[in-house]
Amino acid sequence: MPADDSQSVLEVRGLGKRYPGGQKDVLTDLTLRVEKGEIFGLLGPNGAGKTTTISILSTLIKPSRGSVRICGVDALKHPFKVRPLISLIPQEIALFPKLTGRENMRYFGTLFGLQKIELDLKLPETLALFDLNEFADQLITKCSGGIQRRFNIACGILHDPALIFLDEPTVGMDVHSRNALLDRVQQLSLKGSTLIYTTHYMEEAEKICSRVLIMDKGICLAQGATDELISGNGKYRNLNELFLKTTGK
Ligand SMILES: Nc1ncnc2c1ncn2[C@@H]1O[C@H](COP(=O)(O)OP(=O)(O)OP(=O)(O)O)[C@@H](O)[C@H]1O
Repeated sequence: MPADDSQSVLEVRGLGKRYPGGQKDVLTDLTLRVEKGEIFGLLGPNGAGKTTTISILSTLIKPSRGSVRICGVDALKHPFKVRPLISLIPQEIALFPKLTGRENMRYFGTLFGLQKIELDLKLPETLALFDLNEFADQLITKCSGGIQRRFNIACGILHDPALIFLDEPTVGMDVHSRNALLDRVQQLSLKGSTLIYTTHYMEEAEKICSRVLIMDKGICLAQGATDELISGNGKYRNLNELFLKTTGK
């Protein structure tokens, strides 16, 4: 189901979370909205609550308070309606080692419910978008780490999800592979995909995120258009400086 252009792709209000048995909230009153085609950066130091937030937004765990709507659908009441609309792409490579890149893509596409005729269309398109044609028929374990990361994302977007969660997709990658992957992510958004992007690398977020939310200890410390947050009060030279001053880390 494509996103309705008149509504936000993601609308979160007053999100709070305390894990069972926990002494305190790990998320407090998180409110945000993401529009179609945005790359929205979710930034914070270790333990800030990014993974908890993504796990709630992707319906893996329930919040203690608040609401989440994805393409207008209440994600807490109707997680099974929301799941076909989203894709959660984990940091770890989640591919089958005994299959080639193309076979992995076919397998995941089928899991997402694509028919053969749709797969025959989407597969070459996605291989081209991620510049993966020359690697498509190699065993995935024979591909470099950077290429595996690209296949990892390619497998998760074959069903045209309205909202894509990318959890630190460039960890451990060299500069060349990282830039290649960032270019592909930007192209995805130019084609109309909406992305929530978590990273520890501020220069990455500054390069590709139209808006960011900086959080720590489960609390939103700053949120807004990336360039406005940096230059707004003339204090910061870049996102890294803003992040360090805001979080103190
Ligand atoms: N299953 C859990 N049970 C109890 N507490 C948890 C659980 N998962 C996370 N936490 C706690 O919630 C807080 C936020 O953790 P979370 O993993 O969401 O942060 P993060 O920003 O993703 O950190 P990192 O960048 O290190 O992955 C931390 O204090 C963590 O210890």
